[in-house]
Amino acid sequence: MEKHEKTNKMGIVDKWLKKHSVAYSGATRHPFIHSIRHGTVDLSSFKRWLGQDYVFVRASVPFVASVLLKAWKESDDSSDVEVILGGVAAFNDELAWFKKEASKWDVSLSDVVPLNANLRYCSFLESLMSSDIEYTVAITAFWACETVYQDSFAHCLEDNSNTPEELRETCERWGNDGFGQYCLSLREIANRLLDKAPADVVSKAEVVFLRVLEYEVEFWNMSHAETSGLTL
Ligand SMILES: Cc1ncc(CO)c(N)n1
Repeated sequence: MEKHEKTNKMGIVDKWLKKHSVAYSGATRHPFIHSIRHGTVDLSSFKRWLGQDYVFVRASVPFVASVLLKAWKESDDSSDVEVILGGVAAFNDELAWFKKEASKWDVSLSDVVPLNANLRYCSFLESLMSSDIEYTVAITAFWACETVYQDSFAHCLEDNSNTPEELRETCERWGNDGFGQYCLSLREIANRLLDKAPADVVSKAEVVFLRVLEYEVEFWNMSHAETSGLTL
């Protein structure tokens, strides 16, 4: 009975997704994602996103490693470490994929200059690496970051979408079911920890969740940055 109640119970993160559904849709249904889904995407925007995201993914490796370290030190459930380790392990393949994809599109990754929105997001993640940041807060940020990509790209793969063939592989990278399952595992961890966390930590995690959504919107916005918009 208790178990049954537990599976039916709405987690804190699920409540936030409802409460902040406008902000969440802003991050997961951005015009850039719509343009991929409608097949109207401007390829220079796609290339700009690709180069910027390569820089971001590289910069997020130490952040994810810090979440792994927090899980190892603080978690009451050893399966957390395995879930996060899965995320760490995926980076190798992901970075190799970026290199392959960049050469397909003639994007020179060594010449990518990170734009300000990217730098700001990376330093936000760096601030969450501090040992003062609770594991609960850090895993919430990590869950949100991965979930925005999962939800956005899965949207481009839905039956009624018109995603160009040459962009499907990109969408599948984050929109595939395995990545979806991984995001659900992160969500369960976040819900379990938030359930036990003191109120101030829950509030901090909610703020961090909302900030991730804002940074994600700014990140997508970079895709349509013109040269004159380098300050974005
Ligand atoms: C900006 C951004 N957010 C989330 C992800 C998912 O890892 C990514 N690759 N890039």
